[in-house]
Amino acid sequence: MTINIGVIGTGAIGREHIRRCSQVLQNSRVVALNDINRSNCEQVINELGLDAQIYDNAHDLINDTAVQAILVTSWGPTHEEFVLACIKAGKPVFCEKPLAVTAQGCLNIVEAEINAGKKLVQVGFMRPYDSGYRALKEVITRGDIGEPLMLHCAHRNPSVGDAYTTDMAITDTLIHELDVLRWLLNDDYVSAQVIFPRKTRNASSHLRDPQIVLLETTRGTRIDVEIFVNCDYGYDIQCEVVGELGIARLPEPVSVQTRSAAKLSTAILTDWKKRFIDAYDVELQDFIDNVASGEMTGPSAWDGYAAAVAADACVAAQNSGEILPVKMPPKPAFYA
Ligand SMILES: NC(=O)c1ccc[n+]([C@@H]2O[C@H](COP(=O)([O-])OP(=O)(O)OC[C@H]3O[C@@H](n4cnc5c(N)ncnc54)[C@H](O)[C@@H]3O)[C@@H](O)[C@H]2O)c1
Ligand SMILES: O[C@H]1[C@H](O)[C@@H](O)[C@H](O)[C@@H](O)[C@H]1O
Repeated sequence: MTINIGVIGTGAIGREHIRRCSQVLQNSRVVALNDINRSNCEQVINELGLDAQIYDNAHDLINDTAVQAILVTSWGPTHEEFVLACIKAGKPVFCEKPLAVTAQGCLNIVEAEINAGKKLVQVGFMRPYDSGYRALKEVITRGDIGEPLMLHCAHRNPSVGDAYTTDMAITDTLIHELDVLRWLLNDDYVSAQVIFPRKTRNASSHLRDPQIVLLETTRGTRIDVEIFVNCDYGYDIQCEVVGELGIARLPEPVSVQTRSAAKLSTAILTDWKKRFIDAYDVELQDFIDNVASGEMTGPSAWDGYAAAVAADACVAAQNSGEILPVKMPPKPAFYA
C-alpha cells in the first residue's frame, strides 16, 4: 500500500524528507506541497522531478481527500496550528521538532488527540531511531554499567544564523537531548539550571553562546549538557553515561582513520543532515509503516509535550539564573 503524503514547509528539512519519501523509503509518494514561499515548492518539484500539486493554503492540503498523511516541516511557531488541523481532519501527521514552541501549545495537541480517541501524531525526534543511541540504551538496560549516576553531553553546531536567539539553544537545539535522554534513562526531569560560560567571539551580539544546562531526574541522575552552536570545528554530538560499574559512550559516526603528514586523524562531520541521515530514514519509514497499519508507535505528542515542559523550565532558568523545578504531570493512560 503506497501512502500519499502532503508536505507543509519545503525548506531545509522539508526537502530532505521529501527526497527520502520519494527516493529512499518504501510505500510512500509525495503528492502535495505547501509553503508560504511558493517558489520553494516549485524548486523542489523541479529538483526531484516530482508529480505533486502545489497548494497555496496549508489547510486545503490537509483536507484534500487524496492526501493520506501529512509532514509538517515548516517553522516551529506554525506547527501547533497545522497539527491541530490534521487531528481535526483525522489524518496521521509527522511533525518536526518542536511539536509546538511552548508546553501549553503541546498540551493543546495532546488534549485534541485524546479527544479524537486515536493516536495520530509522531514528533520528529529522530535520535531514538539512531543506531548509536539504540546501542547505548541497550548497554544501560542490560545493566552493564550499573545504575546511571551522571551524564555528560554536548550538542555542538559549527555555526548558526543571525536569527538564532539565546532561547533557541533550548527550544530548537537542546530539545533533542530533552527528548532522547528521557528515552535513554526511562526517567523524567525534576529540575533545571542554566549557566553561561565566557562567550565565544563567534556568536552574534545578541546570542549567549555557549551555555551549560544542568538537569536532575526523578531518580537523582545528574545531567550536564553543553550547548555550543558556534563551535566552529564541526557538528558534534556527545553523550557519556557514568554508571555505578562503568562508563558507556555514544559511538562516534563511522570515519576512516588516516595516518598522513605526521598526523593520525579522523574527520568530524559538519552537517546535521549527514550526522543523523540513517536515523531520519528509519523514523520516517516507521511513520509510513504506522500510517499503513493504523497504529502509531513513534515519539508521541506526549513525548513532544514532556520535552516542552522541560524546555519551558530551562528557558525560565536562563532568565532567572536559578535552579527551577520541572513540573511534569502524570502520563495519561492514552499514552501508556
Ligand atoms: N529533526 C531535526 O534534526 C531537524 C533538523 C532541521 C530542522 N528541524 C526542524 O524543522 C523545522 C523546519 O526547519 P528548517 O531548517 O527546514 O527551516 P527552513 O527555514 O529551512 O524551512 C522552513 C520552511 O517553512 C516554510 N514556512 C514557514 N512558515 C510557513 C507557513 N505558515 N506555511 C507554510 N510554510 C511555511 C518556509 O517558507 C520555509 O521554506 C523547524 O521546526 C526545525 O526545528 C529539525
Ligand atoms: O534545527 C536544527 C536541528 O534540529 C539540529 O539537529 C540541531 O543540532 C540544531 O541546533 C537545530 O538548530
